[in-house]
Amino acid sequence: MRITFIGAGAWGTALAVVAAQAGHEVRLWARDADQAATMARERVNARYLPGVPLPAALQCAGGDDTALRLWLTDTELVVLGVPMAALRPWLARLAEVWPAGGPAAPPVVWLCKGFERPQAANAPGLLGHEIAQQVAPALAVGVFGGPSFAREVAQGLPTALVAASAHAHVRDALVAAFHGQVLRVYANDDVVGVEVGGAVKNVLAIATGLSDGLQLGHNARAALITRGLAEMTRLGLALGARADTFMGLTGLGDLVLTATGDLSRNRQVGLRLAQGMDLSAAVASLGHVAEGVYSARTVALRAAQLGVDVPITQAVVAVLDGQLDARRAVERLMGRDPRAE
Ligand SMILES: NC(=O)c1ccc[n+]([C@@H]2O[C@H](COP(=O)([O-])OP(=O)(O)OC[C@H]3O[C@@H](n4cnc5c(N)ncnc54)[C@H](O)[C@@H]3O)[C@@H](O)[C@H]2O)c1
Ligand SMILES: O=P(O)(O)OC[C@H](O)CO
Repeated sequence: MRITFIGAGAWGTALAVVAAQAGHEVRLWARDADQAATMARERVNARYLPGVPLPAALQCAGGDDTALRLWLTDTELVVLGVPMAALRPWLARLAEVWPAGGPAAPPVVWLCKGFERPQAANAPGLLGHEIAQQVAPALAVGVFGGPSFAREVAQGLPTALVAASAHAHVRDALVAAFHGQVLRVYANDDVVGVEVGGAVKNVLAIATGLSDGLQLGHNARAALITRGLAEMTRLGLALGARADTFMGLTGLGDLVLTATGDLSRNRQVGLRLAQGMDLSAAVASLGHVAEGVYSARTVALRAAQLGVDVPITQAVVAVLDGQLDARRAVERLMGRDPRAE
């Protein structure tokens, strides 16, 4: 298959490496010209995925879009490896490349996990599929989710992922591109559930990072994960997801990974805030995007609009906004009125 990756961060690069190793014709486009040139020359993405050799067959380009425009003419799959904040402009751009009624478009999928920050004061922040409905309704789109640290995937460690789309041929394309010795790819048509899981687990990972950073113990961590799963599921059901999706890889699976694994950037934000670092320093010190920081307010807002109770998310928002310190936030959570599980 010919696969074009747009966005050469840790995750896009890791998946591009796996796809190239599997024998696909893979192209990786970085927005930064210097980064692309260095990758092409030194055969490593030193900025975002150091220590992982890029297979000789993996093509790299970037900066201007000359190579990208050429690649898009015959690609069989487009993978957007950009952060949530860049999904809307890229989908809009791809909708111009393949307008309704024009030449057949390949499947377009994204890797980002989050809610978009609201576009206007009263507009709700959207999930990826909601953005696609607005700006690229004619494209056949999907999302590739599940518990997956880029570094482990790039090292060839076993990982299970989920290809989610309303379109069977998009799910099939993801399976054809990535299912193999390193990755096991499951298909799911519950795009809402997959996207809610991916977005909310990032916020909950900040919460467990805060708790672990304060050394509140394993009991507290288990309580946060379990009550967080309930919170994620309530919001997902209100948005139209299926309950069983939250028991799967993109729900419980990704929540457990991100909340407990120190490779998680979102968990690291919580750990660093608990150590007294301020938010901007914590985010800057990562060198990578931590989507939970940007999604937390939107999760709380959309939950409020739907009448869904999300106390852990609200506590995270209060800490991120500097209204509460981490310890007070935990006290507030513990001090809530008793209720049935
Ligand atoms: N890293 C992981 O293990 C992992 C795993 C699963 C999902 N994700 C999700 O994938 C998304 C990307 O994560 P990442 O780890 O690759 O991030 P990263 O911080 O490592 O890299 C982000 C990349 O996006 C590029 N970028 C930013 N804006 C862009 C734009 N407008 N156009 C083109 N490129 C742009 C940056 O230059 C950078 O190369 C996030 O939503 C993340 O939650 C990450
Ligand atoms: O490092 P994080 O916290 O962005 O998490 C990465 C992946 O989403 C884990 O599945």
